[in-house]
Amino acid sequence: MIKLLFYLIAKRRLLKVKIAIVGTGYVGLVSAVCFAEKGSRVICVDNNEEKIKQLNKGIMPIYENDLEDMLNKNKCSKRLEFTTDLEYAVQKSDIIIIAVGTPMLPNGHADLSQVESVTENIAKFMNEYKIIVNKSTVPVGTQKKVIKLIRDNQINEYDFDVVSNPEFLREGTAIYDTMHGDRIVIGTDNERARKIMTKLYANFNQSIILTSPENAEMIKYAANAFLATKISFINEIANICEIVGADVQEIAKIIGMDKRISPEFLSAGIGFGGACFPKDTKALIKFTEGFGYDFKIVKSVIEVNENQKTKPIEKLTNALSCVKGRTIGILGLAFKPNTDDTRESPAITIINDIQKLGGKIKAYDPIVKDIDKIKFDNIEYVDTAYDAVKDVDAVILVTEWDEFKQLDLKKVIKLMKGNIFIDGRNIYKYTKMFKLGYEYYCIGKKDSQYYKKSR
Ligand SMILES: NC(=O)c1ccc[n+]([C@@H]2O[C@H](COP(=O)([O-])OP(=O)(O)OC[C@H]3O[C@@H](n4cnc5c(N)ncnc54)[C@H](O)[C@@H]3O)[C@@H](O)[C@H]2O)c1
Ligand SMILES: O=c1ccn([C@@H]2O[C@H](COP(=O)(O)OP(=O)(O)O[C@H]3O[C@H](CO)[C@@H](O)[C@H](O)[C@H]3O)[C@@H](O)[C@H]2O)c(=O)[nH]1
Repeated sequence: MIKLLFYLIAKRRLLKVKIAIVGTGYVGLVSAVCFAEKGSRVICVDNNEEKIKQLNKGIMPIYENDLEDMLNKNKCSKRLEFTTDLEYAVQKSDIIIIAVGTPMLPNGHADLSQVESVTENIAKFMNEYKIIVNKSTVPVGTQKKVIKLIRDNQINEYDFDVVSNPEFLREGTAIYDTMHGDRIVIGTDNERARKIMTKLYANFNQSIILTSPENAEMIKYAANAFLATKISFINEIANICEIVGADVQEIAKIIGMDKRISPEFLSAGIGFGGACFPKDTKALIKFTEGFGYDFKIVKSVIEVNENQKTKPIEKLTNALSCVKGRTIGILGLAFKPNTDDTRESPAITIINDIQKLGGKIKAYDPIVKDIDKIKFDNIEYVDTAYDAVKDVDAVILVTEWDEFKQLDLKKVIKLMKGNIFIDGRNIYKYTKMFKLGYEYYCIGKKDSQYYKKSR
């Protein structure tokens, strides 16, 4: 009974911690909704007025399963608030979480200007002790820079702490990842901040790892670089499999049975894309170069990935000999299924290369309605997968959406003008496709190319 009473008092105190989240991108929105779901009151701030207007109307600017419903549920219970007014958010909150973008600069470094500008303003608006939490992915040493920036920009000298709290969610499974993550990393050397942060995350029921700010910042880059390395490694194995007639899916499955390797992140394909791996691997190289360190493995990971994105075009030009004047159907534009994000999607490289070769594009994605209006003005976007394959000379499958796994492949080949099908994600089987009359190409497995050569 007494235990329960203590628990309820602790929970009440915890729910009283008011949070502001600056930046309503993927990370900001998912974190906000999950904190609200766990009972906290969250004020979300963005300097993009249009986004805030939409969010206030209950419209989610990104596609992520369940996110819009959870947003509206928590908005109704007044746990979520959206504003462009940073001063109001800072002054009403105990913890301010920075979740703005850290995109790649043309020279490969992480662009910290959004983090810096937000920090300067938070400093100006402080009215009492605050904890500033950095969730954006930043190079080691940024926590110290943030401390200095706050000191330099404070109008009155209020006490504060800066915590590094990297985010590990994946797009497409972001809510699940936040609610059931493998670990929550809290980087701080300060006891007061450590206690408050531990309380903040107490009811997420996950392992809370307390470490130094430098470790926390490095953990994020090391995790992403390691996962990217696994993907490039299996893609190289796939390339060798194509030469020797082995099957990369079988190999990945069996090496993954070794717990030290694990089956995760061993799906060969057309390279990694997205908002994180491409920029974070480059930022890690650039950041370590600053210390005179040559990060050879990660450099190769990027090189292998760039090469992998060209595989579908290599297969297309081998099969078609001339792409000029031909129409290619593209299935999938998002960098992975269950998201509308096209940042660094392999689809961009593929479409670009086809257009350079004089080919025409018909494209369909279940969620993305256009990829980049400015760069690609000559794409016919269609409403169904069947429209995308109608009268085309070849099809390239870019994103492994479930919808594509359920396509009527007999109907597809009947609708097509040609019979070339390039499966960039290995979702079909050669034997079935061959029987249906396709010239079928995939990644790291025996396909039409292998049988043509061995004939
Ligand atoms: N996207 C992911 O899956 C993911 C996962 C883990 C970590 N991260 C990291 O988290 C950070 C955020 O990523 P994201 O994809 O959510 O970013 P994003 O670029 O999609 O969104 C950033 C948001 O910050 C807002 N913003 C920029 N400057 C601002 C300012 N001065 N005041 C208020 N708002 C401002 C922008 O308008 C935008 O809405 C990045 O560092 C990223 O590397 C991203
Ligand atoms: O076996 C695999 C797994 C992934 N991918 C590709 O790798 C990219 C990234 O996929 P994934 O990691 O699932 O998505 P992200 O949302 O980019 O998530 C990564 O990047 C986030 C931002 O830093 C981190 O928080 C996550 O932990 C990390 O997985 C995509 O293009 C996938 O198609 C493969 O090619 N093969």
